[in-house]
Amino acid sequence: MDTESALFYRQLPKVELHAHLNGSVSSETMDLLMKRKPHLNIERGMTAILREQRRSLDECFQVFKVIHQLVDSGEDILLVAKAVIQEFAADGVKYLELRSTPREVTETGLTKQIYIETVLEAIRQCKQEGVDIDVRFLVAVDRRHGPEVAMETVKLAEDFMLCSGGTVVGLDLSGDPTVGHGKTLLPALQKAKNCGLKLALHLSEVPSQRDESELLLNLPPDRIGHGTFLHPEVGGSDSLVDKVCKQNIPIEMCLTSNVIGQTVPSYDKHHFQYWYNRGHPCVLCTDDKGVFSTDLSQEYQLAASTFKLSAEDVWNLSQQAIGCTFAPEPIKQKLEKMWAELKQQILQ
Ligand SMILES: CNc1ncnc2c1ncn2[C@@H]1O[C@H](COP(=O)(O)O)[C@@H](O)[C@H]1O
Ligand SMILES: [Zn+2]
Repeated sequence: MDTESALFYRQLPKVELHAHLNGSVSSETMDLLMKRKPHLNIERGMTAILREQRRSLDECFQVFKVIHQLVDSGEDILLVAKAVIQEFAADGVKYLELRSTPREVTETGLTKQIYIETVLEAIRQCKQEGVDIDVRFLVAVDRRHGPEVAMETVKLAEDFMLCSGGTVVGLDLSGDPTVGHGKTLLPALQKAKNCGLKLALHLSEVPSQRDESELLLNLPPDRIGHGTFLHPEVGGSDSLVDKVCKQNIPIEMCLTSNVIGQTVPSYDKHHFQYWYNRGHPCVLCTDDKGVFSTDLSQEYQLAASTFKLSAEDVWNLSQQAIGCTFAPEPIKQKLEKMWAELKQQILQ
């Protein structure tokens, strides 16, 4: 099998660690939701961006507002979460950490509690139906909502971590990076860390976050989302790079998302190269496979063709991601075994 073949990437066992639930909804599922809610007058072009198109990050965030109108009840959440899990499994993802921001919608009776319970129910149903994928959940804090909501969300996440039988493993910090400052969220993030939640934080997704990243890296987070502007060549600093390297914090990299959202000018200028060349743990991810019209196989193929990776390099990249998961040790060992068994067959 060669690195040109789409089949190779689909068959490659993969780990997905950075996927926002509502950004991952496929166009097929969107069609269903639009049919259910014709009065919203939402059309296909409003919930997804084609891969050849470019948008500002702000325009990308407008898309989430539209999607949130379509996904606003427990029933919707169950539908999209199950579909997203099944789609990742069909794409050869063996282990998935899904993340989502619990929302409250008075009109439909949705509460944050029900929101999380419903995602967990979707995960349970997929498992029961034999979908070949291990799914964990990260509760997301939207930075736009400020410190009080962040603290509330952390408490919820802690409760669910204790009663979900290991499915809730961590906390994500996301949302429009141009809004708010991470320093106001530090007490909530610190609390999350203290109670045993793993931290996956969007960091330096835009250039103006140097001070914030310095602060957040002191926690430290267990993984970094994007980290686009950490290194000095793009306005970051040696101190930021040192912190990331010394603590060996894996970086979740989302090529298509960054190029469509124009925080990275082109694929060949993606910061994957910088960190990969240093031997730093880099994990390829989709971010929002629905919004950015991609899947994880395509992201691997893109990275391989852009950075001239061999089939062996691609294999190692996907295997290395196992060590970056928030899964308990026995699950990591199970995944390592699965990779070892599949290697012969796929990497001929
Ligand atoms: C493009 N880069 C990005 N940067 C930061 N946050 C992002 C994001 N993409 C998605 N989200 C976050 O995920 C939410 C949608 O999924 P959920 O409703 O939580 O499942 C968005 O509202 C935003 O908070
Ligand atoms: Zn993200």
